[in-house]
Amino acid sequence: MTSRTPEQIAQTKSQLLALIDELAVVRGKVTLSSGKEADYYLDLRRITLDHRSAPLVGDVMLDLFEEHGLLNDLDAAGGLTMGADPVGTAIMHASVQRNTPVDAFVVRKQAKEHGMGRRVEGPDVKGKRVIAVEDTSTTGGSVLTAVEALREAGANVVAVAVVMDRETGAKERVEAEGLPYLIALSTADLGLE
Ligand SMILES: O=P(O)(O)OC[C@H]1O[C@H](OP(=O)(O)OP(=O)(O)O)[C@H](O)[C@@H]1O
Ligand SMILES: O=C(O)c1cc(=O)[nH]c(=O)[nH]1
Repeated sequence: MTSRTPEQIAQTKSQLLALIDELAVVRGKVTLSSGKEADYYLDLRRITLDHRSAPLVGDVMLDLFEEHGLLNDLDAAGGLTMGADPVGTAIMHASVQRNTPVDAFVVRKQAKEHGMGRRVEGPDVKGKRVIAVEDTSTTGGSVLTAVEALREAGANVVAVAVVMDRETGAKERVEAEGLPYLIALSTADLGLE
């Protein structure tokens, strides 16, 4: 268990939100991963790969897991490459700082065709309690691809967790698969629709 106070938790969240607003919101017509069009883009790689915000991402996600009672017996977190990759490693590094170690993994879009031929890279997830994470979700299609690959690899997926949800159907799709959908921040927190 950690001893983060509600004030610390709220402060980390608001610092991360301010950095997302400043660095990651790109306004204008854009085509999304799903092929849909949108009026803005969240380039969260500008957050998860920035030395100021990456540690905040780890803390905010661990606070979220703890709030939902999922941190104590969690083995690993990660998701579909590549947006989820630095989220998984931020969680791993922050977990070591808190003395609640969590491994990371990367789900490849396709299994590697040489070497070990693995789809899920990192310490073996078979029989492990894992959370599938995302930087952002729109339809939830990417994170559900990760969930499917994790289940095929024998992992026990206990939840999906997203740094910033766009409120465009991912929650409903993930919950329809029987998984809790946890969000740290939402585009509504930025006044985006
Ligand atoms: O909920 P969805 O509709 O699946 O959209 C969200 C996905 O889109 C982005 O990744 P992208 O597909 O652009 O690929 P990348 O991570 O390889 O850059 C983002 O990192 C999520 O993975
Ligand atoms: O749906 C997507 O592809 C998407 C939306 C968004 O805001 N940010 C992102 O990285 N991907």
